[in-house]
Amino acid sequence: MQDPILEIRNLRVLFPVHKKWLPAVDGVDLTIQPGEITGIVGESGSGKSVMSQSVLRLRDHDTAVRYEGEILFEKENLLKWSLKQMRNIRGNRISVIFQDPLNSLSPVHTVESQLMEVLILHKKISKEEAKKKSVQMLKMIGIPNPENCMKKYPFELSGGMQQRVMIAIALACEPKLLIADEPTTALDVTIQEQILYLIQDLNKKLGMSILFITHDLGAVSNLCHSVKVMYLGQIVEDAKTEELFTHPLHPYTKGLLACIPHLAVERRKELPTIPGSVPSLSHIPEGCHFCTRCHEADERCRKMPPPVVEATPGHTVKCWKYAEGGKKNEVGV
Ligand SMILES: Nc1ncnc2c1ncn2[C@@H]1O[C@H](COP(=O)(O)OP(=O)(O)OP(=O)(O)O)[C@@H](O)[C@H]1O
Repeated sequence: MQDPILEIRNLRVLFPVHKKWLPAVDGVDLTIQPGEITGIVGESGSGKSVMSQSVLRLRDHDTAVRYEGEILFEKENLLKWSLKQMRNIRGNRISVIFQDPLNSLSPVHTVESQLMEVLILHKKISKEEAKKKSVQMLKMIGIPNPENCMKKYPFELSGGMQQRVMIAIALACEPKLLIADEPTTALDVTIQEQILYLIQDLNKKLGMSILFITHDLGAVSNLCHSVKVMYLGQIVEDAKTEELFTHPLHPYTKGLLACIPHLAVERRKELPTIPGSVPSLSHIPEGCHFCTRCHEADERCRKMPPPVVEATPGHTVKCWKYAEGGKKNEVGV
Protein backbone atom coordinates (compact mmCIF):
# COMPACT_ATOMS: atom_id res chain seq x y z
CA MET A 1 0.00 0.00 0.00
CA GLN A 2 1.21 3.55 -0.81
CA ASP A 3 1.84 6.20 1.84
CA PRO A 4 -1.19 8.39 2.47
CA ILE A 5 -1.25 11.90 0.98
CA LEU A 6 -2.94 13.32 4.06
CA GLU A 7 -3.12 11.98 7.57
CA ILE A 8 -4.94 13.97 10.23
CA ARG A 9 -4.31 12.70 13.75
CA ASN A 10 -6.46 13.66 16.71
CA LEU A 11 -7.00 17.18 15.34
CA ARG A 12 -8.62 19.78 17.59
CA VAL A 13 -9.28 23.31 16.36
CA LEU A 14 -10.33 25.71 19.08
CA PHE A 15 -11.75 29.25 18.99
CA PRO A 16 -12.14 31.65 21.90
CA VAL A 17 -15.83 31.99 22.77
CA HIS A 18 -16.88 33.92 25.91
CA LYS A 19 -13.27 33.82 27.21
CA LYS A 20 -13.00 29.99 26.82
CA TRP A 21 -11.28 27.96 24.09
CA LEU A 22 -14.01 25.80 22.52
CA PRO A 23 -13.44 23.03 19.93
CA ALA A 24 -15.06 23.44 16.50
CA VAL A 25 -13.11 20.31 15.54
CA ASP A 26 -12.74 17.82 18.36
CA GLY A 27 -10.42 14.85 17.89
CA VAL A 28 -10.66 14.14 14.16
CA ASP A 29 -8.65 11.29 12.60
CA LEU A 30 -8.66 11.03 8.82
CA THR A 31 -6.46 9.41 6.18
CA ILE A 32 -6.57 10.07 2.44
CA GLN A 33 -4.74 7.77 0.05
CA PRO A 34 -3.30 8.98 -3.28
CA GLY A 35 -6.03 9.30 -5.90
CA GLU A 36 -8.84 8.82 -3.40
CA ILE A 37 -11.95 11.03 -3.18
CA THR A 38 -13.03 11.35 0.45
CA GLY A 39 -16.38 12.92 1.28
CA ILE A 40 -17.15 14.82 4.49
CA VAL A 41 -20.88 15.22 5.14
CA GLY A 42 -22.85 16.80 7.95
CA GLU A 43 -25.25 19.62 8.64
CA SER A 44 -24.29 23.27 8.82
CA GLY A 45 -22.16 23.90 11.90
CA SER A 46 -20.68 20.36 12.08
CA GLY A 47 -17.15 21.70 11.61
CA LYS A 48 -16.57 20.51 8.03
CA SER A 49 -15.19 23.83 6.79
CA VAL A 50 -13.09 24.57 9.87
CA MET A 51 -11.55 21.10 9.60
CA SER A 52 -10.78 21.33 5.88
CA GLN A 53 -9.56 24.94 6.06
CA SER A 54 -7.20 23.93 8.87
CA VAL A 55 -5.28 21.80 6.38
CA LEU A 56 -4.25 25.03 4.64
CA ARG A 57 -4.38 27.09 7.87
CA LEU A 58 -6.79 29.47 6.15
CA ARG A 59 -8.22 30.69 9.47
CA ASP A 60 -4.85 31.84 10.84
CA HIS A 61 -5.14 35.30 9.29
CA ASP A 62 -8.50 36.56 10.38
CA THR A 63 -9.21 35.06 13.78
CA ALA A 64 -7.66 33.73 17.00
CA VAL A 65 -7.33 29.97 16.59
CA ARG A 66 -5.54 27.15 18.40
CA TYR A 67 -4.59 23.79 16.89
CA GLU A 68 -3.82 20.50 18.63
CA GLY A 69 -2.89 17.20 17.00
CA GLU A 70 -1.19 16.66 13.65
CA ILE A 71 -1.93 17.34 9.99
CA LEU A 72 0.57 15.29 8.04
CA PHE A 73 0.77 16.12 4.33
CA GLU A 74 3.19 13.74 2.60
CA LYS A 75 4.48 12.99 6.13
CA GLU A 76 5.21 16.65 7.05
CA ASN A 77 3.25 18.19 9.91
CA LEU A 78 1.67 21.34 8.46
CA LEU A 79 0.78 22.60 11.94
CA LYS A 80 4.50 23.13 12.54
CA TRP A 81 5.02 25.16 9.36
CA SER A 82 5.43 28.94 9.21
CA LEU A 83 2.83 30.96 7.31
CA LYS A 84 5.50 31.67 4.67
CA GLN A 85 5.92 27.91 4.10
CA MET A 86 2.13 27.56 3.99
CA ARG A 87 1.88 30.23 1.26
CA ASN A 88 4.23 28.16 -0.89
CA ILE A 89 2.06 25.08 -0.56
CA ARG A 90 -1.31 26.79 -1.18
CA GLY A 91 -2.43 26.65 -4.80
CA ASN A 92 0.66 24.58 -5.53
CA ARG A 93 0.74 21.21 -3.73
CA ILE A 94 -2.67 21.66 -2.11
CA SER A 95 -5.48 23.68 -3.72
CA VAL A 96 -8.93 24.63 -2.60
CA ILE A 97 -12.17 25.49 -4.39
CA PHE A 98 -15.07 27.13 -2.60
CA GLN A 99 -18.82 27.44 -3.06
CA ASP A 100 -18.78 30.96 -4.45
CA PRO A 101 -16.28 31.52 -7.27
CA LEU A 102 -16.78 35.30 -7.20
CA ASN A 103 -15.35 35.41 -3.68
CA SER A 104 -12.23 33.58 -4.83
CA LEU A 105 -11.65 35.24 -8.21
CA SER A 106 -10.34 38.78 -8.45
CA PRO A 107 -12.99 41.05 -10.06
CA VAL A 108 -10.35 43.41 -11.52
CA HIS A 109 -8.13 40.89 -13.29
CA THR A 110 -8.81 38.88 -16.42
CA VAL A 111 -8.95 35.08 -16.40
CA GLU A 112 -5.63 35.11 -18.25
CA SER A 113 -3.79 37.16 -15.65
CA GLN A 114 -5.20 35.13 -12.74
CA LEU A 115 -4.28 31.81 -14.30
CA MET A 116 -0.84 32.97 -15.40
CA GLU A 117 -0.08 34.53 -12.01
CA VAL A 118 -0.42 31.24 -10.12
CA LEU A 119 1.74 29.41 -12.68
CA ILE A 120 4.50 32.05 -12.72
CA LEU A 121 4.49 32.28 -8.89
CA HIS A 122 4.71 28.58 -8.13
CA LYS A 123 6.21 26.98 -11.22
CA LYS A 124 8.67 29.79 -12.02
CA ILE A 125 7.97 29.44 -15.77
CA SER A 126 8.16 32.15 -18.47
CA LYS A 127 5.14 34.24 -19.49
CA GLU A 128 4.88 32.43 -22.83
CA GLU A 129 4.90 29.02 -21.19
CA ALA A 130 2.37 30.17 -18.59
CA LYS A 131 0.06 31.43 -21.34
CA LYS A 132 0.28 28.14 -23.24
CA LYS A 133 -0.39 26.14 -20.07
CA SER A 134 -3.34 28.44 -19.17
CA VAL A 135 -5.04 27.77 -22.51
CA GLN A 136 -4.44 24.02 -22.03
CA MET A 137 -6.01 24.15 -18.55
CA LEU A 138 -9.12 25.94 -19.81
CA LYS A 139 -9.44 23.38 -22.61
CA MET A 140 -9.06 20.51 -20.17
CA ILE A 141 -11.85 21.76 -17.93
CA GLY A 142 -14.18 22.05 -20.93
CA ILE A 143 -14.25 25.77 -21.76
CA PRO A 144 -15.29 25.86 -25.43
CA ASN A 145 -13.26 28.87 -26.63
CA PRO A 146 -10.31 29.16 -24.22
CA GLU A 147 -8.49 32.01 -26.04
CA ASN A 148 -11.65 34.12 -25.85
CA CYS A 149 -12.28 33.19 -22.20
CA MET A 150 -8.72 34.26 -21.27
CA LYS A 151 -9.57 37.89 -22.12
CA LYS A 152 -12.70 38.01 -19.94
CA TYR A 153 -13.23 39.31 -16.42
CA PRO A 154 -15.05 36.93 -14.03
CA PHE A 155 -18.29 39.01 -14.05
CA GLU A 156 -18.56 38.45 -17.82
CA LEU A 157 -18.87 34.67 -17.31
CA SER A 158 -21.84 32.53 -16.22
CA GLY A 159 -21.81 30.91 -12.73
CA GLY A 160 -20.85 27.52 -14.20
CA MET A 161 -18.02 29.07 -16.24
CA GLN A 162 -16.73 31.00 -13.20
CA GLN A 163 -16.65 27.74 -11.26
CA ARG A 164 -14.73 26.06 -14.10
CA VAL A 165 -12.21 28.92 -14.17
CA MET A 166 -11.75 28.62 -10.40
CA ILE A 167 -11.13 24.89 -10.84
CA ALA A 168 -8.63 25.61 -13.65
CA ILE A 169 -6.71 28.00 -11.36
CA ALA A 170 -6.81 25.49 -8.50
CA LEU A 171 -5.47 22.72 -10.73
CA ALA A 172 -2.98 24.76 -12.76
CA CYS A 173 0.00 23.64 -10.64
CA GLU A 174 -1.18 20.01 -10.56
CA PRO A 175 -1.74 19.78 -6.79
CA LYS A 176 -1.52 16.44 -5.02
CA LEU A 177 -4.62 17.31 -2.98
CA LEU A 178 -7.72 19.31 -3.89
CA ILE A 179 -10.04 20.50 -1.15
CA ALA A 180 -13.49 21.11 -2.63
CA ASP A 181 -15.66 22.91 -0.06
CA GLU A 182 -19.29 22.79 -1.25
CA PRO A 183 -18.13 23.43 -4.84
CA THR A 184 -21.57 23.07 -6.43
CA THR A 185 -24.00 24.43 -3.82
CA ALA A 186 -24.42 27.83 -5.48
CA LEU A 187 -25.05 26.39 -8.97
CA ASP A 188 -28.14 25.27 -10.94
CA VAL A 189 -28.85 21.55 -10.74
CA THR A 190 -27.77 20.86 -14.32
CA ILE A 191 -24.52 22.81 -13.89
CA GLN A 192 -23.95 21.00 -10.57
CA GLU A 193 -23.99 17.70 -12.46
CA GLN A 194 -21.48 18.98 -15.00
CA ILE A 195 -19.08 20.25 -12.33
CA LEU A 196 -19.29 16.99 -10.37
CA TYR A 197 -18.63 15.03 -13.54
CA LEU A 198 -15.68 17.33 -14.26
CA ILE A 199 -14.19 16.78 -10.78
CA GLN A 200 -14.57 13.01 -11.19
CA ASP A 201 -12.99 13.12 -14.64
CA LEU A 202 -10.05 15.22 -13.40
CA ASN A 203 -9.51 12.85 -10.48
CA LYS A 204 -9.22 9.97 -12.97
CA LYS A 205 -7.01 11.90 -15.42
CA LEU A 206 -4.67 13.57 -12.93
CA GLY A 207 -4.82 11.06 -10.09
CA MET A 208 -5.03 13.77 -7.44
CA SER A 209 -6.67 13.11 -4.09
CA ILE A 210 -9.81 15.10 -3.24
CA LEU A 211 -11.35 16.08 0.07
CA PHE A 212 -14.97 16.78 -0.89
CA ILE A 213 -17.06 18.70 1.63
CA THR A 214 -20.79 18.82 1.12
CA HIS A 215 -24.34 18.68 2.47
CA ASP A 216 -25.35 16.76 -0.64
CA LEU A 217 -25.45 13.02 0.01
CA GLY A 218 -26.45 12.39 -3.61
CA ALA A 219 -23.21 13.98 -4.82
CA VAL A 220 -21.23 11.93 -2.31
CA SER A 221 -22.75 8.66 -3.47
CA ASN A 222 -21.74 9.34 -7.08
CA LEU A 223 -18.33 10.80 -6.50
CA CYS A 224 -16.62 9.60 -3.33
CA HIS A 225 -14.71 6.41 -2.57
CA SER A 226 -15.24 6.81 1.17
CA VAL A 227 -17.38 9.02 3.40
CA LYS A 228 -16.94 10.52 6.85
CA VAL A 229 -20.03 11.77 8.63
CA MET A 230 -19.29 14.73 10.89
CA TYR A 231 -21.33 16.04 13.80
CA LEU A 232 -20.36 18.84 16.18
CA GLY A 233 -16.66 18.63 15.48
CA GLN A 234 -16.35 14.82 15.50
CA ILE A 235 -16.42 12.07 12.87
CA VAL A 236 -19.29 9.85 14.00
CA GLU A 237 -19.17 7.32 11.15
CA ASP A 238 -16.60 6.41 8.53
CA ALA A 239 -16.95 3.81 5.77
CA LYS A 240 -16.55 3.10 2.08
CA THR A 241 -19.34 4.90 0.23
CA GLU A 242 -21.41 1.87 -0.79
CA GLU A 243 -21.14 0.38 2.70
CA LEU A 244 -22.27 3.64 4.32
CA PHE A 245 -25.29 3.97 2.05
CA THR A 246 -26.33 0.33 2.34
CA HIS A 247 -25.49 -0.27 6.02
CA PRO A 248 -25.61 3.04 7.88
CA LEU A 249 -25.07 2.53 11.61
CA HIS A 250 -25.05 5.83 13.50
CA PRO A 251 -28.51 7.27 14.28
CA TYR A 252 -27.28 10.60 12.83
CA THR A 253 -26.23 9.00 9.51
CA LYS A 254 -29.56 7.16 9.35
CA GLY A 255 -31.33 10.48 9.95
CA LEU A 256 -29.36 12.23 7.19
CA LEU A 257 -30.10 9.44 4.72
CA ALA A 258 -33.80 9.48 5.57
CA CYS A 259 -33.87 13.20 4.72
CA ILE A 260 -32.85 12.70 1.06
CA PRO A 261 -35.90 14.32 -0.62
CA HIS A 262 -36.67 12.18 -3.68
CA LEU A 263 -37.52 9.01 -1.75
CA ALA A 264 -40.22 10.72 0.32
CA VAL A 265 -41.55 12.84 -2.53
CA GLU A 266 -41.95 9.81 -4.76
CA ARG A 267 -44.16 8.19 -2.17
CA ARG A 268 -45.93 11.51 -1.41
CA LYS A 269 -44.91 11.28 2.20
CA GLU A 270 -43.95 14.14 4.44
CA LEU A 271 -40.19 14.71 4.30
CA PRO A 272 -38.57 13.40 7.49
CA THR A 273 -36.24 15.72 9.41
CA ILE A 274 -33.76 15.28 12.26
CA PRO A 275 -35.36 17.04 15.25
CA GLY A 276 -33.62 20.18 16.56
CA SER A 277 -30.46 21.67 15.16
CA VAL A 278 -26.68 21.43 15.63
CA PRO A 279 -25.94 23.10 19.02
CA SER A 280 -23.48 25.99 19.19
CA LEU A 281 -19.96 25.42 20.51
CA SER A 282 -20.92 26.73 23.95
CA HIS A 283 -23.67 24.08 24.23
CA ILE A 284 -21.78 20.90 23.39
CA PRO A 285 -23.37 18.02 25.38
CA GLU A 286 -21.27 16.27 28.00
CA GLY A 287 -21.57 12.68 26.68
CA CYS A 288 -22.29 11.81 23.05
CA HIS A 289 -22.45 15.08 21.06
CA PHE A 290 -25.58 13.84 19.25
CA CYS A 291 -27.46 12.74 22.38
CA THR A 292 -29.75 15.80 22.53
CA ARG A 293 -31.24 14.91 19.12
CA CYS A 294 -30.99 11.12 19.19
CA HIS A 295 -34.21 9.14 19.76
CA GLU A 296 -32.15 6.16 20.92
CA ALA A 297 -30.06 8.02 23.54
CA ASP A 298 -30.05 6.72 27.12
CA GLU A 299 -28.43 7.85 30.38
CA ARG A 300 -24.99 6.51 29.41
CA CYS A 301 -25.07 8.45 26.11
CA ARG A 302 -25.86 11.66 28.01
CA LYS A 303 -23.04 11.15 30.55
CA MET A 304 -20.11 9.50 28.75
CA PRO A 305 -18.49 10.13 25.34
CA PRO A 306 -18.93 7.00 23.19
CA PRO A 307 -15.94 5.01 21.91
CA VAL A 308 -15.09 4.59 18.23
CA VAL A 309 -16.04 1.03 17.33
CA GLU A 310 -14.94 -0.86 14.22
CA ALA A 311 -18.26 -2.54 13.47
CA THR A 312 -17.03 -4.34 10.35
CA PRO A 313 -13.56 -4.08 8.76
CA GLY A 314 -13.06 -0.49 7.59
CA HIS A 315 -16.43 0.69 8.95
CA THR A 316 -16.21 2.66 12.19
CA VAL A 317 -18.93 4.28 14.25
CA LYS A 318 -18.81 6.46 17.37
CA CYS A 319 -21.86 5.26 19.24
CA TRP A 320 -22.53 3.33 22.47
CA LYS A 321 -25.02 1.10 20.66
CA TYR A 322 -22.17 -0.73 18.95
CA ALA A 323 -19.70 -0.71 21.84
CA GLU A 324 -20.28 -4.28 23.03
CA GLY A 325 -19.35 -6.94 20.53
CA GLY A 326 -17.54 -4.50 18.21
CA LYS A 327 -13.77 -4.04 18.13
CA LYS A 328 -12.75 -0.92 20.09
CA ASN A 329 -10.46 1.62 18.52
CA GLU A 330 -8.46 3.04 21.40
CA VAL A 331 -7.93 6.47 19.80
CA GLY A 332 -11.59 7.34 20.06
CA VAL A 333 -12.31 6.05 23.54
N1 LIG B 1 -13.84 32.16 14.27
C1 LIG B 1 -14.75 31.45 14.94
N2 LIG B 1 -15.01 31.71 16.24
C2 LIG B 1 -15.92 30.98 16.94
N3 LIG B 1 -16.61 29.94 16.41
C3 LIG B 1 -16.39 29.65 15.12
C4 LIG B 1 -15.46 30.38 14.30
N4 LIG B 1 -15.48 29.83 13.06
C5 LIG B 1 -16.37 28.80 13.10
N5 LIG B 1 -16.92 28.70 14.31
C6 LIG B 1 -17.92 27.72 14.75
O1 LIG B 1 -17.43 26.43 14.44
C7 LIG B 1 -18.51 25.54 14.14
C8 LIG B 1 -18.24 24.81 12.87
O2 LIG B 1 -18.32 25.71 11.76
P1 LIG B 1 -18.09 25.26 10.25
O3 LIG B 1 -18.21 26.48 9.38
O4 LIG B 1 -16.86 24.47 10.13
O5 LIG B 1 -19.33 24.30 9.99
P2 LIG B 1 -19.74 23.60 8.62
O6 LIG B 1 -20.06 22.19 8.95
O7 LIG B 1 -18.68 23.81 7.59
O8 LIG B 1 -21.03 24.42 8.23
P3 LIG B 1 -21.47 24.95 6.77
O9 LIG B 1 -21.87 23.74 6.03
O10 LIG B 1 -22.59 25.88 7.07
O11 LIG B 1 -20.27 25.64 6.19
C9 LIG B 1 -19.78 26.40 14.14
O12 LIG B 1 -20.42 26.28 15.38
C10 LIG B 1 -19.23 27.80 13.97
O13 LIG B 1 -20.09 28.76 14.54
